[in-house]
Amino acid sequence: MDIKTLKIAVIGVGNLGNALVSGLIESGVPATNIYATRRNGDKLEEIKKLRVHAGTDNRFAVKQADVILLCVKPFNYQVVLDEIYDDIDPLRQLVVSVITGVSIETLAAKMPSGMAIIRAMPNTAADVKESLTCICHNGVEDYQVELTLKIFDALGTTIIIKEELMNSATVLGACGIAYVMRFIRAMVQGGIEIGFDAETAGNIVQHTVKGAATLLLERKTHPESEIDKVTTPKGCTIAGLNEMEHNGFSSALIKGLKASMTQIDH
Ligand SMILES: NC(=O)C1=CN([C@@H]2O[C@H](COP(=O)(O)OP(=O)(O)OC[C@H]3O[C@@H](n4cnc5c(N)ncnc54)[C@H](O)[C@@H]3O)[C@@H](O)[C@H]2O)C=CC1
Ligand SMILES: O=C(O)[C@@H]1CCC=N1
Repeated sequence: MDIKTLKIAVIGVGNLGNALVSGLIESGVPATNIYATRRNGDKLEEIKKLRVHAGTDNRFAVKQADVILLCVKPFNYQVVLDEIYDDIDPLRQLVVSVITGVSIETLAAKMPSGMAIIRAMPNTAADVKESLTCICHNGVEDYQVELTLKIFDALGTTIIIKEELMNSATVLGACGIAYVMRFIRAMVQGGIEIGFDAETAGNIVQHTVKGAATLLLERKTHPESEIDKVTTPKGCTIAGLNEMEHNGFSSALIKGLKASMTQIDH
């Protein structure tokens, strides 16, 4: 099935839902095929600019849809699933949940028997079609997996993982956007201290980060081998890197990832 003919309900168009919707439209999904909801109708102005069907009526949105994307916070999903229970149809619909930390089994217990449920963990780079999305499924039809892959391939890159790794995928891939942003922000602050205005520093850092990631993606090399190419003996790069490590750079990142994991797993 072509995703351009799919009717998609996006339940909970907040930060991530908005990014998914705008990425889908950028990928050629007609805005009129998207039914977006959020709880507060006053905050629908931004999404309405994309010309999707936008409202607060989850039941209406779900009834129109082939695929239901659940994009609410973990503490809101129960209310939503209770509300749409009578409107979801296991015979013709697929539910895709991006909700952090809520298992397929837990979701299934709140839905009609036989409902096909897939979990996806994208990130906000879906907005610019550069999301890395981890997907897991259990006992759904192949065509439903293919369809989900098509949706998220349109928003970047997808990989299929085991459900037991979904929380780890959340930390590394979804929270990861925030960690990288903080890294970029810190680089810019350093760049200003060594002489650049903020805009120029930002430009240099953004392209440097993109270049570093592209090197690894295209050359399939190890980060340390790329570092070796930059570190002149007795040079400035190794002096800076070692000073960062003395201050706990890698350790701080690893500890941060583990703290994020603990927060999901608790
Ligand atoms: N923001 C991110 O980078 C990522 C978020 N996620 C997950 O995606 C989900 C959404 O996250 P965000 O977009 O950041 O949250 P958000 O708070 O920005 O968006 C959630 C939206 O759900 C709406 N909502 C709440 N109750 C509702 C109801 N009863 N009916 C309809 N809409 C309702 C809210 O109005 C809000 O617009 C969460 O489960 C989060 O863990 C997953 C990956 C990345
Ligand atoms: O911080 C959070 O709870 C969500 C999960 C992934 C990104 N943001």
